[in-house]
Parts: sequence; structure tokens; C-alpha cells
Amino acid sequence: MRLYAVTDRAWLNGRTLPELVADAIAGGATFIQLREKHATHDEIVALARELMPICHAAGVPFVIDDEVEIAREVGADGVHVGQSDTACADARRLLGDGAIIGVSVQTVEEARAAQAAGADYLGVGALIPTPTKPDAVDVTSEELARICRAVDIPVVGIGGLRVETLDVLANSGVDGAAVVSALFAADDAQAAARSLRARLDEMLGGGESAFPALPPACAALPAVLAIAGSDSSGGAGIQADIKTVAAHGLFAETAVTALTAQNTMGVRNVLEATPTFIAEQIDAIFEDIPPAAIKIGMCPSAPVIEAVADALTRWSATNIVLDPVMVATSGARLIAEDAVHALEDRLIPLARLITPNMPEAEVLAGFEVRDEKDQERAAVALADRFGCAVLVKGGHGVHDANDVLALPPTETADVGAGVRTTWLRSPRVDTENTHGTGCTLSSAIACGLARGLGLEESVAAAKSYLMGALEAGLNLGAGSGPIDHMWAYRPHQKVPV
Ligand SMILES: Cc1ncc(COP(=O)(O)OP(=O)(O)O)c(N)n1
Ligand SMILES: Cc1ncsc1CCOP(=O)(O)O
Ligand SMILES: [Mg+2]
Repeated sequence: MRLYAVTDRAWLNGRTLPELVADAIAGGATFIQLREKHATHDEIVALARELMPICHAAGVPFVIDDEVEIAREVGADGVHVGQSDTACADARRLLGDGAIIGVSVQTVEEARAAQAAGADYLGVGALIPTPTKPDAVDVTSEELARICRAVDIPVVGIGGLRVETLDVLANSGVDGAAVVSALFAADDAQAAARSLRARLDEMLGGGESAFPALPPACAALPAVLAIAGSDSSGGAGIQADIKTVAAHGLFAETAVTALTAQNTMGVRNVLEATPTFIAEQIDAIFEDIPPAAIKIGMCPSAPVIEAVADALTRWSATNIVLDPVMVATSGARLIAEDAVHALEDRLIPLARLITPNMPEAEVLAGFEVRDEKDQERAAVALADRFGCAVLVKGGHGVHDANDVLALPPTETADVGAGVRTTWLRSPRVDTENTHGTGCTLSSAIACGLARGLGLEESVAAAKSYLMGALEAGLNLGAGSGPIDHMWAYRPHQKVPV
């Protein structure tokens, strides 16, 4: 809701509304509302049908002002209604749970009532009197701030907002600005959107989100299943997976393979779940809310690996990212020899991607992996042998964290060709607090796949997310502490490139 564009054909001057909307989106508009007070029913329908594909191609939600029936007729993402329009609860009944319903409010009482009636966001204004809506009720910046504090749904300010007046939003708690004339009366809507967006990002923090936008009106949230062990200290394992999936705006599911008693200084004890119970968890999940992607972490023994592989085969699971947790950073082996064989024979063949660190790559490849040349050779050998993509992580390097991704022909759509490799290079973040980085990276990759991103894109986005979590500089516990999974939600957080 950062830059919410509300249309008006009053200033077309030979241009078309679809052109202006496309320009506004190209300049950084994040939300579009069709508001044409002088258009007929048929004109609004025709305009909506032209604008909707432009918005959706860019992942931008599209709602219509006032006209609930038309929103339903054309399949818009939702409506925006005022205090004297169709009531929010009626709009919800007509459009269903998946629709986006915005409500204009001018007071805290109206804001609370709208939220209680099921509004998804609020428009508050006019903050500055504006000829675009001469009948608007004026709202002070103080009331805007009170409204933002009173509700927990997003709020956008509206009315007289231009780059020079955006300061009225400062420190109010708003999520964004809604503008009409600042965009649609501008000679260059794209440039205008860019300036507004830049100023808003500067004022409200953030900027480019680390997370790709969810599809609008997302009634069926993609689920990501983590099959892994619990880390009582919360930084790694299932806990890191849940936080990562939630931070990506997705729905986390879990099948717990083992409980560990641990903190940032070490693991004190492990209690393995029985293979039968692990299978029961996976079956329960697939029978009800099948995941769009799966991350597999700690599978401590051969019977656990067999149970997981059998269950995933039974459900023809896809988009599996396997973090072959075998060797601790200290070099200690974490799973038994026969478990390594079970991993190779049963689980790796089901994976779309495996993410070994250098010591793990060494165990799987059967030769020393000490430098970038070895890293690449191991990635190619493993991708060849298992037919899946392989990310050999270089987090053990002194100065850098360069990872190599080997893609088998099935991932490159180049069936005649062999394995292709690509390097993802980044500086090493100077911190001791790296507990849970492997778990976090593999879950974040699964999130990308669940959203429908390609494998390379998912890996790049996940690496960027992990960098942000490391750079956030969280410093908890006496040992190697956890990273900040929610870093991108903290105001004014620096965003990595
Ligand atoms: C984002 C946003 N906020 C407020 C309004 C105003 O809605 P309303 O009060 O119903 O007035 P009209 O737009 O219908 O004149 C809005 N449209 N969008
Ligand atoms: C629809 C609306 N609701 C309150 S003010 C307003 C119009 C805002 O127009 P502008 O951005 O041109 O001032
Ligand atoms: Mg209205």
C-alpha cells in the first residue's frame, strides 16, 4: 500500500488511462483504484477490463471505487467504499472472503467499526483540502496518527498529497499514500510516481521489499512444509523454518523428526520421533493442506529417513529442498554412516535441490572440498549423480560466502546439454552469530519455489534474505547466536542488494 494510485480521467490530454496506469506502476505505484465519478456503468466495466490485466501482470492489486456490483461482475480484486457507500459488511458478503475491501474513515470510531466489519485497509482523508474531492471531510495529522494506533490493518493517507506535502504523514504510522492528481495530472506519470515512491520509502523506511509480492486477494496462501528437528533455543531447526516461512508471508507446516535440548552453546540431548509418528504427521498434512514446497532438514537416522522418503513418495511430493544436515560447523558428524547411505539412496533422489555445505559436499562427493574449484567440481558431480540441482555453500570461507549452484538439464530446459553452474557471490558478514543459517537458507529457497519462482531466482532471493538476517546484527546468547528472521519488517532496516 506504499503508493496507492487512484485514477481520474480529468487530465488525460490525449493520453489513455491504461497508458497512465502502466506508467504509474512502472514508476513504483503498488496499488490501483479505478475511481471515475463521471463514467457510466458500461464505461467503468470496459475500463476495469482494460486496467485489470495491466495491474495483474505487475502483481499490483486492482480495486474499484464505490461499485461493488461492478467489482463482482468484472472479477476485480476488491472495492473501496466510503461512509455513505455500500456498508463494508455487505460488500464482504457480496464479494467473499478473498476480496480486498478498503473503507474511508475520518475518525477513530469509524476506523474501529470498519476493522470490526472486516475491512482489509483504511483510507484516511482528506489530510489537505483538495479540489479533486471538494466534499471531503478534513482530517488532521493528529487524528490520522490516532487512527493508525487504534487499528492493526494497513492505513493509507489521502487528500492533497504531493512530494512537497508528504510530510503530513511523518510519524503517523501510515503504510502509504493514496494520490489522484499528483499522478494523473502530472505530465509524466512515471516520473511523478518515482519521486513520490522515493520520498515515501525515505520517510516510511524499507524500499524494495526483500520479499516478492504475494498474488493479490490471496485466499489460498501457499503452504511450505518443514520436515526437521526442533531447536529449543529457537534459532535453528523447525523454529528457524517457521520464522522464515512466516517472514515470507507464507503458511508454515511442520513434521518434527526429533526434539533437541540445545542453546547457542551446544546440543545437550536429542529425542528422536518414531518413524511411524513422523509418517503420521506428513500424512495428516497432505490429506488436508498439501504444501506447495517442502524443506527437509535434520533426519538423524536411517529409519527416520526411510519413513520420510516413503511418505513423500506416497504423496508424490514435489519442490523438495533438502538440507543434508550431516556435519556440524565444528566438523563433527551429526548422523550415522548408514543414515548417509539412506540419504543418498532414498531422500536425495526425491529432491529438486540439495544444499550441502563444504564438509557435507565432501562426504557426499567422496573427495576433498577445500576451495572454489573443489566446490564447483563437487556440485557438478553430485548434480550428475543424483539428477537434482546442487548448491554447495561456501559459508566456511574466511573472506566471502560464495555459493555455487549446479543445475541439471531438467532445470535449464536444455536437455541436450550437461550440468550448468552459476556462482552466487557475496561478502562474508563479519559476525559470530550464524546459528541456523543453513536451515534458514533452505526454507527461504522453498518459499521461493512455493511462490512459483524458478530455482535460480529462488536461490538468489533466499541468499539476499539470509544476508539481511545476518547483517541485522542480532546478538543473543553466550555462544553462536541466532540471526534476525524478521529483519525486513523492522522500520528503516537497511536492505541488502
Ligand atoms: C484510498 C481511498 N481513500 C479514500 C477514498 C474516498 O472514498 P469515499 O469517501 O467513498 O469518497 P469517493 O472516493 O467515493 O468520492 C478513496 N476513494 N480511496
Ligand atoms: C478520493 C479522496 N478522498 C479523500 S480526498 C480524495 C481525493 C484526493 O485527490 P488528490 O490526491 O488529487 O488530492
Ligand atoms: Mg465512495
